[in-house]
Amino acid sequence: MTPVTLPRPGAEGSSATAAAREPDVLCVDLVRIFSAAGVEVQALQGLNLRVDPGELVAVVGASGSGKSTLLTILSGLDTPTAGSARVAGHDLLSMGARERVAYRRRTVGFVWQQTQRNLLPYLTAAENLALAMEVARTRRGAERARRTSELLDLLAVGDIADRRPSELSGGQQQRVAIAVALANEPRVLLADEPTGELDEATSAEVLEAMRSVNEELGVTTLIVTHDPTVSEHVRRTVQIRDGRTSTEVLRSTRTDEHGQEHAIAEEFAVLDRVGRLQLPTEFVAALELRDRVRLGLEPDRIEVRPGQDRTPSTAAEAEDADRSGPEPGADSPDAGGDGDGDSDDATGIAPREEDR
Ligand SMILES: Nc1ncnc2c1ncn2[C@@H]1O[C@H](COP(=O)(O)OP(=O)(O)OP(=O)(O)O)[C@@H](O)[C@H]1O
Repeated sequence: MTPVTLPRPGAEGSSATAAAREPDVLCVDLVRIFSAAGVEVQALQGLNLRVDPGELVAVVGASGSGKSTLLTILSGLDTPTAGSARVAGHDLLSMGARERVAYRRRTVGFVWQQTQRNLLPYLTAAENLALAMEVARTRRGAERARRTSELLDLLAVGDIADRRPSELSGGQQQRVAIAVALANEPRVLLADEPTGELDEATSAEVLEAMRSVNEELGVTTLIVTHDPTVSEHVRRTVQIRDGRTSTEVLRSTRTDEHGQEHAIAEEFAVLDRVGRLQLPTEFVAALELRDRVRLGLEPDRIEVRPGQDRTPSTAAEAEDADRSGPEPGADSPDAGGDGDGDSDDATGIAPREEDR
């Protein structure tokens, strides 16, 4: 295999290095509302997402959660209704037509689920790459041929450079598609369901190929997918629910006292800039949380308790509750506090005794 000497994005000089410190993708309170036949659909409802230069991030979520809407916006094909979205220094809301064309040609690369959207059927793998470089006006002559073979080798498809897409397996087609997406030397690689039409084993190979491209070239990569196995291949998986980022899974490896490496996956809820977070559905269901919850501030955590059973709805019920006193083991309104009777409720959401 040819040694890989491809340049890493953002490695060109001091100003580029300074720019590289900014996130490559930054979405703040991103909203996208579609109107169809008089009905409004809020596909994105204040989504926040930050992806740093060189990161590989998977975005997962149920059907209809807003994944494709997000990717379509990041790829410059659609504009958000409100909020802000910046990719590699480009403001996607205010970008004019000319900047948008340049952005799509040179700043971002795309891999879509369907081969016909990634590759021209009548061109060979190598010709598809050459065409992408022609369109982006990057590299010429021998330089172009050298980059073509380096990229195809990097994706382990160097030996099928002269084949057309119909002569390739699904996995090979997606590897060539990744090479084509990288041909314009993008800062950010965006992939929408790149393994959607592949079997499990081939999906794993393609995801590993994306991981190695990310490591070798340092290209910031965002993969949107249904594939539940994706989190095994990336360090960070962001879950979207109802048009917002809700949880993240971070994977890391730890070495035990016997020198053995263990993969560790930890799930976190995402806290936005103004302190909002989404509770996991199963937690909400387990405690039958609805409408209102009680929050309590402990020295090292915040408690969320059901609100509905403890709020008497009538004066008579309130009197009953007062007479019977607190349930055995139930927390007082000062739960978790210092016992001085002052509310430790920094949120102001849990009512104090005298407010009842
Ligand atoms: N052009 C459109 N016009 C009207 N509604 C739309 C449009 N595009 C998306 N939506 C709606 O926005 C919501 C989010 O759709 P989106 O395609 O982003 O979800 P998704 O998570 O990618 O789903 P899937 O995994 O099924 O592709 C859905 O309710 C969808 O019906």
